[in-house]
Amino acid sequence: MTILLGSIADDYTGASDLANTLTKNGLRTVQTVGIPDPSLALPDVDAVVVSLKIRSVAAKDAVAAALEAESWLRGRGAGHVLYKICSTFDSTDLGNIGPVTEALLSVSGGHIALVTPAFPETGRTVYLGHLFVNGQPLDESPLKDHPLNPMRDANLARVLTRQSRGKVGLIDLPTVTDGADAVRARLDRLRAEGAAAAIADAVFERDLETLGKAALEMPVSTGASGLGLGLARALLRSGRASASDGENEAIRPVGGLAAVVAGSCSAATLKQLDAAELHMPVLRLDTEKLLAGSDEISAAIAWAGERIGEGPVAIAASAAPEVVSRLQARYGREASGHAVETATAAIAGELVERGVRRLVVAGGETSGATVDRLGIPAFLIGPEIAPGVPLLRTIGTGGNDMLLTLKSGNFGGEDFFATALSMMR
Ligand SMILES: Nc1ncnc2c1ncn2[C@@H]1O[C@H](COP(=O)(O)OP(=O)(O)O)[C@@H](O)[C@H]1O
Ligand SMILES: O=C(O)[C@@H](O)C(=O)COP(=O)(O)O
Repeated sequence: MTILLGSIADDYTGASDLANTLTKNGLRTVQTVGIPDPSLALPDVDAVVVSLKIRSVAAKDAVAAALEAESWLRGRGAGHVLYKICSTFDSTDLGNIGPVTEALLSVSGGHIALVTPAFPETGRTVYLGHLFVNGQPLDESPLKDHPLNPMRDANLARVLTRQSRGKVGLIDLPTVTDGADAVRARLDRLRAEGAAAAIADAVFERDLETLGKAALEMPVSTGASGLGLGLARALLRSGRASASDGENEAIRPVGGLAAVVAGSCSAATLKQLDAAELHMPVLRLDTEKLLAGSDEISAAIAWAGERIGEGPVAIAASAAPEVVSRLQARYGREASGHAVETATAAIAGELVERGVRRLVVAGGETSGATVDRLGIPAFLIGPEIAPGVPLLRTIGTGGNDMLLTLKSGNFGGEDFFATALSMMR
């Protein structure tokens, strides 16, 4: 298999979001979970998105894992590697967007990386280096209260500088509007001035097409699905890939029971859970008890066992910012996040043992913990359920295929869970 575009995603929902965008834009794409075992038969594809769970780990671990994935992707022909980050730039001052981007540059002979989280289809735009989420500056959006990486600064050049060794420049909207040659010239100038990364403005898809064209000529770039769109369209226009309609093996029914497991505390997920209560049983976990070591997991499985024969059920750790803060004050931010992820993944694992074959998971870290627990090696990309969220079918699960949906916390409309479950048969 020779691939044209490689991507390393810093979480699993982000990987499926990017794989969805690449598929929609004509590239045959597969999503792997980590570096696949050589025995795993992957389909013939144009793009591979390697899902890693490195958004919230120590920077040195994130760098080591990303470099291993980079080497695997280059070994299969990838001429360009996109480091897929969150469209809301989820990270802390300790990393990992800066350290991973710089490490990928240093092994690939690149000198400067174009960086943009813009993804207009989901309301993420960048202007003068500032990120807006559905029209609100990042630091005024619900992301200011993210449990693991509260985003309190909308100025991305500043955010990235705090986590980088090199300087960070700006490719402003007027330059992007002038086209790919102007972007290249700006990148050259910034590089000559000693910058290792440049935040690129983008408000419309046409801006991302320009950025994709410029980025494709460099070995590495960093961005969200919007940049993936630009790279995919640039590959097709260059004639290096030919459009595939992505006809889909992924949607074949699998039957079995269906469930939702949620660990995202994002505003969109909280609304979706409220809406789900109108049409399916929803269990809200008591996370204080969960962390205090009481038998909340067995109780949740027993609760599900009494209902799931009648139709899908949902189990959620998700809670409002004040509840999350209380738990964090007691156990620490990372420890409580990790403990809740482990518990939600254990619940998902038990549900699958009891016959669930169609599973919706809400939350990036939550999805990572769950997919790892289930030992799924890779996914085929099915139809889009909502912008940024495709239906996924497992590969390499020994004929015991499952349908999954890994929903980024902030994606999807209020009726997302009902819509997803109706598409998963
Ligand atoms: N009630 C809670 N209290 C504290 N942390 C929680 C709670 N519920 C979920 N979490 C944690 O919050 C984090 C949410 O992150 P994630 O799953 O990536 O969601 P998102 O996609 O919204 O970013 C996870 O680490 C999860 O375990
Ligand atoms: O780019 C995005 O917004 C998503 O693909 C993504 O990475 C979201 O991460 P989570 O909200 O942690 O799921």
